[in-house]
Order: sequence, then structure tokens, then C-alpha cells
Amino acid sequence: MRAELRVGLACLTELRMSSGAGSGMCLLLGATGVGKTLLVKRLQTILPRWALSSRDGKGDLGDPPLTRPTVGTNLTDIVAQKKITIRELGGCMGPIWSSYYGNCHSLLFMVDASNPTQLSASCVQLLGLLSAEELAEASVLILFNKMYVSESDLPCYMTIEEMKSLIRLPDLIACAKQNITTVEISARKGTGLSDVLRWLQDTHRTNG
Ligand SMILES: Nc1nc2c(ncn2[C@@H]2O[C@H](COP(=O)(O)OP(=O)(O)OP(=O)(O)O)[C@@H](O)[C@H]2O)c(=O)[nH]1
Ligand SMILES: [Mg+2]
Repeated sequence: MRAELRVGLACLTELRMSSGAGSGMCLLLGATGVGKTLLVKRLQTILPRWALSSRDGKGDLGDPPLTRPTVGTNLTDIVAQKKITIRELGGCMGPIWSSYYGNCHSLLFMVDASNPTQLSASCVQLLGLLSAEELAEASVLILFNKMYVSESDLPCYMTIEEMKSLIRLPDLIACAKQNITTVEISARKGTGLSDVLRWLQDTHRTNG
């Protein structure tokens, strides 16, 4: 095995071990390009003012920073009363998402609300997650991202109600073992991000 590859694998293993126990672990999953990396960057930006002021985190966020497709995993610590470690797994890692289910207290599952053609694939992914034994105890927040909130975000071709009904979300919520909440956000514009932080804080208050 090449030396660089060995070092890379060793670092990965160390990261996986050090980030599990003792911290609230939150998995952030969703298809490629739905906006997971941008969400994490935005949460980091609004966190200081959200924590200091009225917990609304509003304000102009400016142009979104550039993101690249995540090939692998990104770990980010968010301190909202407790330390919460958000682990984003790239959409292209879908076939091995399940190796990261252990130690997970909460799950953020993101859907691109502006891309109806991806909806059925996202629904299949969500069903797989909800039926995974290791995630049975996790609280789940489904994020409908890229919601059309102003001229500057993308138009959504379906209403949120149509999307929820297409993936039979009410039935999923009724049958799932997990506690499931939904939120509409725009990582680009910043709408709904304070709701995400509030959910993370409440969900990790008692565990992790
Ligand atoms: N209009 C709009 N674009 C967004 C929004 N959120 C993310 N994007 C854009 O969508 C593209 C993909 O975003 P990423 O955050 O890299 O997507 P990802 O889910 O991390 O993708 P993978 O890492 O490949 O799984 C980028 O160009 C983002 O700027 C949003 O709320 N509105
Ligand atoms: Mg990413």
C-alpha cells in the first residue's frame, strides 16, 4: 500500500474514533448537490450571532461560499450549549453511508426542493435510513432545501405539500420508529437555519 494512502486511512480511522463517544453525533445525508456542505458552512456563520442575540440568526449572509462535491466525509463541530459534531457524507458515498450509522444521535436528511426529478431517489434513500436498525433511536429532521423564498433563490416546481404527498411523508412519519420533523430552508439565503440550530440544540440537550 502506498505511504500516502496508509497515512490517509490512519487519519480517517482516528477521526472516526475520536468523534464518536462523548460528543453528540449528527449525520447529515442527502443526494449529491442538495446543499449539505453549504448548510454546514452557513450554520457556522450564523452560530455566533444566533447564540449571542435573540436566537434568530437573521442578517445578510452575502454570496454563498463555493463548495465542491464531498468525496468522503466532513466533520464539523457546532457548539449550541453542547458540542454537536455534524458528519456530512457526500451523496456519492451513498453505498457506504451505513458504515457511519453507529453512535449517531440525530439525522439531518436533505432534499433539494427545486429538483423534482431527484425526489424519488431521495425517497428511496430516506426509506433505507428509516428502516436501519442502528438509526432506530435517532431523531430525524428532513430539510427541504433551496426553497423559493425570494427572487434570488431557485423556483420550486412543486409545492412543499405536493412533495410531501408524493413521498407519502405523513404515512412515513406515522409508521417510522423515529421522531421525524420537517423544515423548509434555503442554505443560500439563510431562511430556516435558526430552526435547524434550535432543533439540533433541543435534540442534543438530553443525549450525546
Ligand atoms: N439556489 C440555491 N443553491 C443552493 C442552496 N444550497 C446549496 N446550493 C448550491 O447547490 C450546489 C451544491 O451544494 P453543496 O453544498 O456542495 O451540495 P452537497 O449536498 O454537499 O453535495 P455533495 O457533497 O456532492 O453530496 C452549490 O452550488 C450550492 O451553492 C440553496 O439553498 N439555494
Ligand atoms: Mg458536500
